[in-house]
Amino acid sequence: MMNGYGIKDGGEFFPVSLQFGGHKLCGSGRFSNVYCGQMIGPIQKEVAVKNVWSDTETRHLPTTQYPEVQILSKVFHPSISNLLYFYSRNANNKTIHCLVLDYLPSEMAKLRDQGVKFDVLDAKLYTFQLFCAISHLASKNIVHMDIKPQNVIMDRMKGLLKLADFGNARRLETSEKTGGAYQVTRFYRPPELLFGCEKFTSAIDIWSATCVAFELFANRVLFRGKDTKDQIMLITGVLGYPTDEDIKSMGVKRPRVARKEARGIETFTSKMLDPDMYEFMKSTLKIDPKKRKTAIDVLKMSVFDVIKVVPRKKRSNGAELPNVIGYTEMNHKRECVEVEPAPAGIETTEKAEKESKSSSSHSTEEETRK
Ligand SMILES: Nc1ncnc2c1ncn2[C@@H]1O[C@H](COP(=O)(O)OP(=O)(O)OP(=O)(O)O)[C@@H](O)[C@H]1O
Repeated sequence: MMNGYGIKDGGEFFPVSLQFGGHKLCGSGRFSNVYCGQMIGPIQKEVAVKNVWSDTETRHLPTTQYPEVQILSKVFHPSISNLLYFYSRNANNKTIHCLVLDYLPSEMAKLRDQGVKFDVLDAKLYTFQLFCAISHLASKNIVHMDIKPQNVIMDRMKGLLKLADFGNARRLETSEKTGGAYQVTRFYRPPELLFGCEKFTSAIDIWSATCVAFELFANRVLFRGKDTKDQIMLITGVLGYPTDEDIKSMGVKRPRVARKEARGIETFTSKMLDPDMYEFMKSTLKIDPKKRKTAIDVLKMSVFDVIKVVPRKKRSNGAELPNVIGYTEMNHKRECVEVEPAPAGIETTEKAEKESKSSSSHSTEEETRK
């Protein structure tokens, strides 16, 4: 048993006792280890527990104030790896923030590395869910800022996808001038950030998600730049050198790269894709972020008609397509019912830390990895 917090539908936290069964390491990032296992109380569910050790900026923050917890407490959607509970513990005098998240068994990047290919129906199904997630984030004024195959988790049997890792996510109101050029992993970084724009908008996620969608359809990275300059060259080679209007709209200096004519996305992609897919990519891969279709409009495009037909189509594994139409609804209620608060006296995260320190069975691998 350990003391932590749950999240009410309005985003407020409430104290709760948490209980877990066995777990195993199922992924790791630069500052985290992610364990998957069974939660026993207050709900029974397979979950992922992301253990994050703080950087200098967040070292003094209690877990309730940790940015990823703050952002995730404001969202809840079936296509997002939702934060269900959280707690903290101490290791080597460092606070470890522990985020209990919705779990799915596969990561898109790992599947790609294993040579898994998706058929057109599945590629559309997963792309639809990815854009549902972005649409929900946009409705909450949140930008994910790091959409890439490593942050997309899947259940291939059920045909489900969830967007994970909100460690770089930002609220739009607080996103002024924070040095955007190196945000978002290079292959998925949109032109405005490559050109030095520091203002975040939801259009950043639209670009990155389109690059991920292309990988689902074509099974290769769309723009695999060797460095920032090469990334720009690849993009301008397809979409052309930015027009004066594009430059003004992005609020950036005129890029000092070779001027190229637009070659067009069809000639760039070696394999012919579904014609509707090109239609979709042409509407989202625009240099000017203001001209990119929004997620809510993308979801209405004909490319997704096939997953909306009734009776629902069968996937290649024989299973019926999951019913994802309701995912366009943005106000999903947290399943997490309020439960009896934990025994008296959980006033602070520090107390939860102390108690969980003695009872936690989690590996302390992260302490030695850094
Ligand atoms: N909810 C989840 N369900 C299953 N696996 C997950 C989940 N969340 C994360 N993972 C796995 O753990 C890995 C690391 O998680 P995550 O990307 O959140 O960590 P990070 O430290 O923020 O990473 P980064 O180094 O990119 O900043 C993911 O790539 C994924 O394989």
